Amino acid sequence: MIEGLAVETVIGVYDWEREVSQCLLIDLEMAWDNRVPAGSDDVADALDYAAVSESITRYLSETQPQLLETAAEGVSDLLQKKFGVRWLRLVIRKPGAVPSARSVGVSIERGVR
Ligand SMILES: Nc1nc2c(c(=O)[nH]1)N=C([C@H](O)[C@@H](O)CO)CN2
Repeated sequence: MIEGLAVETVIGVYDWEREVSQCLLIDLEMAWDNRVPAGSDDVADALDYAAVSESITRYLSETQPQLLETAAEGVSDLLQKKFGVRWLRLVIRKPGAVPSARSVGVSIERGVR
C-alpha cells in the first residue's frame, strides 16, 4: 500500500497548465502474496514500495498527461507490466484544481484480486 505519494508534474488540459508543475497525490492498494517475502525475508520477493513509488514518479514526470484518467490508466498499465501486479485500486487526486472542493480526482480498480 502507498498513501499520499506526492508527484510533481505537468498535468492538465488548459494552456496555462502546460506551463507549470502541479502536485498530484496518489493512493494505491495492490494485491501481492506477502507470505512469500515473509518466509524468505528477502525484498526481492516483495512488492518493493520504494521501487513502485520511484517508477510512478518517473512515469508521470516523463509522460505529462492532460487528463487524470490518462495518468491513472498509464500508471495501472505500468504496475501490471513492470511489477506483475495482478490487481490494484488507484486514486489520483489533484488538490486545488477546484478551489471550492477539498480535492478532486479519479479512482480506478483494475485486474483480478
Ligand atoms: N474528468 C476530468 N475532468 C477534468 C480534468 C481531468 O483530468 N479529468 N482536468 C481538468 C483541468 O485540467 C483542471 O484540473 C484545471 O483546474 C478539468 N476537468
